[in-house]
Amino acid sequence: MTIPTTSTSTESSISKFLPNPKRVAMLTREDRGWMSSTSRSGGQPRPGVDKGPIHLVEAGLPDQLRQLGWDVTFDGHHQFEEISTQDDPPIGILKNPRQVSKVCEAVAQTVAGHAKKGQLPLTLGGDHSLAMGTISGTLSQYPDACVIWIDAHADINTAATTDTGNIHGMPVSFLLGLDESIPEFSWVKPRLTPQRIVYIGLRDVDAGEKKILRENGIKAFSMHEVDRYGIGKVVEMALDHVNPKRDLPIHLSFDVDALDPSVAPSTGTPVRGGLTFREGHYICEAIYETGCLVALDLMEVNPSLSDADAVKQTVAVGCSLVRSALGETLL
Ligand SMILES: NC(=[NH2+])NCCC[C@H](N)C(=O)O
Ligand SMILES: [Mn+2]
Ligand SMILES: [Mn+2]
Repeated sequence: MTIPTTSTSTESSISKFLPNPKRVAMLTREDRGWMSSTSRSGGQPRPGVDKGPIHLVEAGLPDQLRQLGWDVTFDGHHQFEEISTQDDPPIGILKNPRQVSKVCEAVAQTVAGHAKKGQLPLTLGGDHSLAMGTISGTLSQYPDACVIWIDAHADINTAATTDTGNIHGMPVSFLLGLDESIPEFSWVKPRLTPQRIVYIGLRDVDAGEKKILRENGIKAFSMHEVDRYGIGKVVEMALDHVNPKRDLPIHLSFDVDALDPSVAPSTGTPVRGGLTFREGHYICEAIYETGCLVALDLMEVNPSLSDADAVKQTVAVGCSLVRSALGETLL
């Protein structure tokens, strides 16, 4: 098996990171930092989201990916345990800022290390603040990568605009360098530009976030556009925006709450009116088809928020989204 060299130039082309290495490195999060057996939690307040990854793994995701032809390296669950959840008072209203920052920094290094080896890092969350780490890691290896962010939420609050202080509602602003007010997050290099991110699925965007999206000219396809144009056209328009020649590396960050709660009920901030099962899978399939995918996140599966059947359903959907993004086809 050949491992292609990693492109670090700004003119990275598809041929530089293809053929797709067919090696996937799975990272999951289950360290004390994200567990909430105490009153603490990570980027969001609802206990249990740290248990999402283990459910996805126990449902057989690693073997499912092997069956698709991937050579899966699985890092295990405990790699960030050393990060303490103690002594982390809020900064302003930001909750658990040091813990979230340290975990994300470690994730960034891990993701970068796998990308450097020509592996495709798959990160299972955990909450979506982790994308600060995963996308930082991707951009350090693929500086010209674009980000496709699938979510009910824009996750682009700054310390000044957040109402909740939950950092899972903020990762994009750190990645864009819109908030440089918190020294604890100064390790996040503003390597992302507003033209290189596109959203699909939005329907619960805070007033301050709408202003940020407008002022920075960030392209977003809300559920309104999904209804108007259909998902096929929306994905095409989204790719035309961030990756017009289909030659740039793609980081896909998928928050399971983009799906309608009837499809993926076990998540911390469900919002009705979301993507159908097929719309969610279509996005993943279409991005795989570009041949440009270099990193994938599946975030916000929270098995403790609903009954066993709902958990099973959500975990199954999470696994099948990942399979679709990594090459499973219907025929
Ligand atoms: N990754 C998520 N589920 N984010 C939800 C964010 C909700 C809200 N906008 C906030 O900032 O708190
Ligand atoms: Mn999110
Ligand atoms: Mn969300």
